[in-house]
Amino acid sequence: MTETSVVEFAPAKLNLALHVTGRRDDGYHLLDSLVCFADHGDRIALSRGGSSLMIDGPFSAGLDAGGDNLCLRAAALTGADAAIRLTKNLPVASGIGGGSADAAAVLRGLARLGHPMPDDTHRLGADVPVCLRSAPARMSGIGEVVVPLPALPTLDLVLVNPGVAVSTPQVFAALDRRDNPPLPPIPAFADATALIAWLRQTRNDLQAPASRIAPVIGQVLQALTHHGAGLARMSGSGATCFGIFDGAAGARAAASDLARRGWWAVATELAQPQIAG
Ligand SMILES: C[C@@](CO)(OP(=O)(O)O)[C@H](O)COP(=O)(O)OP(=O)(O)OC[C@H]1O[C@@H](n2ccc(N)nc2=O)[C@H](O)[C@@H]1O
Ligand SMILES: Nc1ncnc2c1ncn2[C@@H]1O[C@H](COP(=O)(O)OP(=O)(O)O)[C@@H](O)[C@H]1O
Repeated sequence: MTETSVVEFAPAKLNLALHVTGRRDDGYHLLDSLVCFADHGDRIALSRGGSSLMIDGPFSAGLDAGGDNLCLRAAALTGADAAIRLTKNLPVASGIGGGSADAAAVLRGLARLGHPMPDDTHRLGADVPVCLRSAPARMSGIGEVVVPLPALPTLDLVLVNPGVAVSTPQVFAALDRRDNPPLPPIPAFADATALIAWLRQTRNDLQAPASRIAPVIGQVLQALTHHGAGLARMSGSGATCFGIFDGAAGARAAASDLARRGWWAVATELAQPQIAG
């Protein structure tokens, strides 16, 4: 029997590495990124009938529930009517793709309710195609080329956002170079140590321009390293940063210390894949 209501998890997207390799004539940048998903995210509940969006959760304030919301834009792309409830656990405009993850979760949920997946999901945002699968992938082009990767090793992560929203177009505009080399080949990683060693050969090219716009990003990265992260880096266009820790206990201790500074800080790990369909 077809379902009448469904719940979908919208996990935070992490760009473990992000190289900017060029710029198209329309101004969009060519990227090469190792993307994965954290086991922390928003929650989308969908029911058949009606056409509404209700938002609750710790980051609901200030997020408009009107037609521009990516949840409603995703529903409109399929032509479906649905009552949507979004529990917003992820900071907004923070480099972890919360809006894209929400749009992708709405599309996955609507597919379960019988509405076919559109093939132009990138129109909702460059990160939506990779968020549809919410599984490790190499993302290139402007975000529309998504090549699935084998599962990554278990990672103990801390995500930290210092509470400043940085504008994605402004960060891209502040890049010094747009012709950086692509990522080195991505091997199958035996363990977290091998992944960290590979990541050290890579960068997030958006980290330097974002840190100039919001210098607190540099403080977050230093604090993550000081609290024991084996690798600390910004995700996407910021300002959220992630640290990779050696064990869940160290990650939890670091997150609770960093939260005392008034920053959003959560200990998490990699998400189980959410395959669309
Ligand atoms: C930078 C990334 C990396 O994963 O992440 P976030 O910081 O957003 O999480 C994404 O490419 C962002 O994806 P998304 O947030 O969906 O971007 P969009 O809404 O499509 O684009 C916002 C703006 O960013 C710039 N943009 C975006 C993607 C891209 N490949 N080149 C760009 O130059 C453009 O100025 C565009 O108008
Ligand atoms: N459901 C949504 N969640 C978050 N942001 C949304 C949503 N719908 C629309 N937006 C808008 O999309 C922009 C990007 O948000 P978000 O995806 O959280 O950023 P990022 O990709 O940098 O993490 C924000 O400026 C926000 O106002």
